[in-house]
Amino acid sequence: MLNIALPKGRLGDKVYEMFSQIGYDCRAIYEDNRKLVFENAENGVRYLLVKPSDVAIYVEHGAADIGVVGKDILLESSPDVYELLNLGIGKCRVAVAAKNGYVEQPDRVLRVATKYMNIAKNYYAGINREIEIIKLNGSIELAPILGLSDVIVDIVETGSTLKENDLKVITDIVPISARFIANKSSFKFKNDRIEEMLQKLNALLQQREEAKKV
Ligand SMILES: Nc1ncnc2c1ncn2[C@@H]1O[C@H](COP(=O)(O)OP(=O)(O)OP(=O)(O)O)[C@@H](O)[C@H]1O
Ligand SMILES: O=P(O)(O)OC[C@H]1O[C@H](OP(=O)(O)OP(=O)(O)O)[C@H](O)[C@@H]1O
Repeated sequence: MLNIALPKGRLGDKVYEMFSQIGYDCRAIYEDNRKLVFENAENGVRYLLVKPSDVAIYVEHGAADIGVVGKDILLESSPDVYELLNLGIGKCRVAVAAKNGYVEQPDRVLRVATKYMNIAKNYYAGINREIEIIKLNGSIELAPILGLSDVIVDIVETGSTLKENDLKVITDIVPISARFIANKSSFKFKNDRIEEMLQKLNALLQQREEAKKV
């Protein structure tokens, strides 16, 4: 069996569709919404449904052979896995944002609220800016509204969360999309199976590119 860690939630829906299109049917996942393990005996795969931020942990430790995870998580936690393919879904960016009208005071330590501590630290180290990090786990946009922080470092997709909370992007840090990853020893010992999936995913991406041109 090839164990595949798939993210639950918004990214999951896009991934299940892609996998189904390459012949790895995942529709059963929608039939029982409390089950976390789904077997597709025909394809010899077992899907493990995990929190998006945990996918790389399962893959790094070999509990899953392969998985799909946002680049944001890879940048944040630098897991020891192979990043095999950019799937071009779950597109967004990590950006710095602040309240509309915010003016930075360069002589003060900048208070940054984020769940991406390492991405934020690396970004500000790169521009030599001293910061204090306030680690949050969600609803990051609240922090500058309440004066808990000066800025936030968070995911922006459409920008509507920022807009609805009277915030704006100050700087884009890095573009994000979902990546197909593999455990290093699984890649060696289950190489044929993983390469087969990789080829099919690559072919699907090519088809999608061609379809865009028409
Ligand atoms: N608004 C968004 N638009 C597009 N992609 C997003 C957006 N927010 C997050 N993502 C991408 O999808 C992945 C999963 O995000 P999602 O919001 O479903 O989970 P999460 O709430 O961040 O994770 P967790 O449940 O572990 O806290 C992220 O790692 C990121 O790569
Ligand atoms: O630019 P937008 O299209 O508005 O998307 C951005 C929002 O999406 C994510 O939040 P999510 O829904 O995952 O909630 P949480 O991180 O606050 O839990 C992210 O943290 C932003 O808040």
